[in-house]
Amino acid sequence: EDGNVSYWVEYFRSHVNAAAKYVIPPDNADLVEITKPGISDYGTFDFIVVGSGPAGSVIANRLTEIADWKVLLLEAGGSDADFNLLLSTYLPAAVSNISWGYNTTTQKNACLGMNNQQCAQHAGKIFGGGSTINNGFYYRAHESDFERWVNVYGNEGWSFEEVLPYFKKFENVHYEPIDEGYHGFDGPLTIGFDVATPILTQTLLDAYGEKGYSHADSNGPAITGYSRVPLTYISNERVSASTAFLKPVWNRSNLKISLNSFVTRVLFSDKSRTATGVEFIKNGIKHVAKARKEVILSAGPFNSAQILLLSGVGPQDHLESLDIPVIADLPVGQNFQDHAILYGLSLRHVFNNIFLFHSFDNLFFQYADKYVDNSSGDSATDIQYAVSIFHPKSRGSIKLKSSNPIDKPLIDPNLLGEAEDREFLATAVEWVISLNETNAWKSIDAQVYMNEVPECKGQVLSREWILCTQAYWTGPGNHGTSANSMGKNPAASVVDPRLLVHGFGNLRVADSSIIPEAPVGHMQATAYMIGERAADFIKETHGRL
Ligand SMILES: Cc1cc2nc3c(=O)[nH]c(=O)nc-3n(C[C@H](O)[C@H](O)[C@H](O)COP(=O)(O)OP(=O)(O)OC[C@H]3O[C@@H](n4cnc5c(N)ncnc54)[C@H](O)[C@@H]3O)c2cc1C
Repeated sequence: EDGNVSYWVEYFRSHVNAAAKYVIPPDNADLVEITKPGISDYGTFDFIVVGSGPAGSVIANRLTEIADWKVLLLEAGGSDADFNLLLSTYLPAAVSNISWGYNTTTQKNACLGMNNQQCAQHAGKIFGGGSTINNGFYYRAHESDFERWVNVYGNEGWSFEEVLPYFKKFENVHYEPIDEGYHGFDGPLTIGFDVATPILTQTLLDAYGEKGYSHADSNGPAITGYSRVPLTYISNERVSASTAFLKPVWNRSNLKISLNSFVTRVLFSDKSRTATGVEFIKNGIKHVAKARKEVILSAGPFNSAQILLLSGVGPQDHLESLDIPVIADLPVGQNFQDHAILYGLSLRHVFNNIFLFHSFDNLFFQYADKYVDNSSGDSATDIQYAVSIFHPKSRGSIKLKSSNPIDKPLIDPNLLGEAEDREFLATAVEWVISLNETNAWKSIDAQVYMNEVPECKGQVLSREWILCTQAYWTGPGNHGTSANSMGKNPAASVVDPRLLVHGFGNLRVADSSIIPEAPVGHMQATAYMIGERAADFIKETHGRL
């Protein structure tokens, strides 16, 4: 109804305005400020789960199915709100206090168009983690990715046949997929297509058809082709880890959820490799919570590594350089990856408004105006192409700046670090530009342009020019993986195939950071599956599966 739309329009606008004024804090001072001295005892639990993102939420839900297990879920962020129910709000959400406000370190081969060659590296700091602020795209890693987890990294138990039942367990697919056997239909996480059909959809499909591609199920066996985007969403509302997995079990007496609780380290029994609990700061007070059985870190792509490093688990030389006593020498942070995404391609049309969507048009374009390059001099509006490398060869790192949790971690995705990635991206750019030759594009007078930068000379759209220009327009995909990669070999990985930190009997990492190498797809689907898998490992370990 009209009244309703104007409410949401105003609501959205107020967040956009707030984002424009928001100053990203340089550190975690607000989280670590102590106003009351001393250490408070928060009690003893069977399990402590750190982080309420897709992985942590599933784990807390599944473990509390066992009535005599007491579980504490600690989340540094606060509660979610109406605004988070809107999809496509990630830009204003990311530039606000519900995101961690991280940047990359200075990049050499990407982010060149950004101040100090540093890009924003977003991550949700809120109930539900990344799933509360992300775009809601639902794409699983491909079965060939899981075969590599087993065959290249020695992770027995993670073949596609073994993980598929775990995806299906939580999925509730609300559309007719091409192959039903690949999907679940009665889990808590609803997945559907947007009810509105943007006016360009048919033209896009025609263009891809002319290039030889056909309709594919992006979560099915054969994913090469085109498809509309499956979204974690129902009745125009976002479905997140917190709405699907935590709010429905909120009243379980054996589940304690503590928000605004920033975990600063894992505690170990003297000199042994047994985790006894965690230390965290909440409302200006330092607390200790104890775990009888296990501590599970699900603090996401960057922060599970940060917590391990602060706790003395990580590369010996790095920890010693910061005077952190070493509990275990493991390659924490060393294999970090992210999908590189190029944002510099725009689809333009000579007639005004042709690319506008049916609803919320003014709203979105008022916001987009600040970011969209209309320098072509006409009144055209642009649609942006995002071109991503799903299997980058480049690996970066996550390190600490100091031993003090006030400091944000140093995140280096090393985007396009390897020549092979740079060449691969340039080839993808050439492919997108070749769409200009399709009849579909020509029929609506649309053209893909690559936004120019003064630093790159030479003939526009030559291979050399693309290689130069793409470095200015490429940034992280917000799909961080592998900082605590899973593998058999402790010299090259952090957790074993059952997600136990190598050498530790009761400390696990279970989130997107254990993925051994960046896979196809977007990352939330695989993070939910990791949560399901971890919960069963834990139940099995303690004889309750
Ligand atoms: C802006 C953005 C857009 C994205 N778009 C998509 C998309 O469309 N589709 C998709 O599949 N993926 C997308 N992603 C990625 C996806 O959301 C993440 O890969 C996914 O959320 C990772 O899940 P996780 O459980 O590993 O960690 P997270 O979701 O990051 O959850 C970790 C949680 O731990 C909490 N935490 C961290 N440190 C501490 C601490 N010290 N103490 C207590 N709590 C802590 C965090 O606040 C957070 O709530 C996007 C990500 C972002 C940031």
